[in-house]
Amino acid sequence: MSTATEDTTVAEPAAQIQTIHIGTRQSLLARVQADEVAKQLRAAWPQHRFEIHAMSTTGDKNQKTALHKFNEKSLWTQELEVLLQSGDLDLVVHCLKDMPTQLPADCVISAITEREDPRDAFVVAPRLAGSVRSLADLPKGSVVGTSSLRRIAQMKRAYPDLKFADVRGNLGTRLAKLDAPDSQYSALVLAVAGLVRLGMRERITSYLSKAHGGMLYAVGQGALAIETRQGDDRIADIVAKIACQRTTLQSLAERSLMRTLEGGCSVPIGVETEWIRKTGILDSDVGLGVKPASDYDQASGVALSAVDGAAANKQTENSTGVTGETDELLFRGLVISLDGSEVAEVEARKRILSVEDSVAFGVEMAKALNAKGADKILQAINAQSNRGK
Ligand SMILES: NCc1[nH]cc(CCC(=O)O)c1CC(=O)O
Repeated sequence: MSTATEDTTVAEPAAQIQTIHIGTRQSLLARVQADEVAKQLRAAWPQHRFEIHAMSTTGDKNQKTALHKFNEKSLWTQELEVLLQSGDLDLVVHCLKDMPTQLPADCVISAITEREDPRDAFVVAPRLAGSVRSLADLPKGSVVGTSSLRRIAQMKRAYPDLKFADVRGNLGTRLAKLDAPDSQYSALVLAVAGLVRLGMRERITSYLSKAHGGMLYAVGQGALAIETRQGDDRIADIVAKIACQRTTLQSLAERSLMRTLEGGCSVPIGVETEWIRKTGILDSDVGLGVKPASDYDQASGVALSAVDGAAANKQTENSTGVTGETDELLFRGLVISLDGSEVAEVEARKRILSVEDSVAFGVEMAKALNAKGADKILQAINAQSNRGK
């Protein structure tokens, strides 16, 4: 090391080196996700220290009860939010999919990072790997493992001869249950994002979508959200650097639809959103993901707080048009009855240049769904689950 470098280090006042405390759940997937975010933050802010603190939450501790039986929408997030509010943590990394649409009063989503593939994956048991490539290939009566009402309802509609069974536990546990020689499951349906982040892409037999298997994904699936304290501008500025504007606009439109329908993660709402460039080519057709995080500007972060926090922020001016001026968002939405017999489906394309555009698009799509009977489907589901209490 040269003397000059050493001099620079010594000259830097200690007060400028900040330690930022990142909270996450304790599961392997959660820790990998927090590592990913910490890595991006360290690259963007080499002068700061980022420390990860992993803890288990109510959702982690209850592996036996099917997820939809919990009333708490904040199952995965609450304990971490308490530590955020007390100042023990500066930011918390979550799967956006697990975040309720209404956050505690003093917590906000300050950034959403670049989305992983949002689709669901079809993963077949090893004993069927040679013969079964898709849901349609499964013999009558085969059991598909998933605890998601959204996935079950869509599969019941498209594949009425299949059976479904709960499968809980972390990703490794679920795959071990599928792989057991005497397994009751022929296949599982899991989020692609989780498998990819854990280095298990090779377990994916095929990718599900509207076009393949008639499966729309969950709101926010595949995206990571960074939650911070409302009004903590220092941390908001730090995380704004790793936000991805295209993912943000896309997933806020999805969350706006869900918020308008008042459906939590336990109701069967499916979405599919894709950017269409001015040439008419879908991003996915050319393998182009999303805009680089550095293109995201602070105004969007501020507007984000207004959207996801309880108190509206004073600065809600539009973010700059980081998506191309003529880029359109293709948005598909679906609400389905638990048995798959009734469905409301909509599809639209719209120019989206700001958070306000995204939120308005989500509201519009929700209204279109209600016009097609989504409200009646959701009312019936709510009446049913209230009777069960
Ligand atoms: N409900 C659990 C959950 N929350 C987020 C993911 C996957 C990762 C993501 O969507 O970012 C999963 C697992 C799954 O659905 O298979």
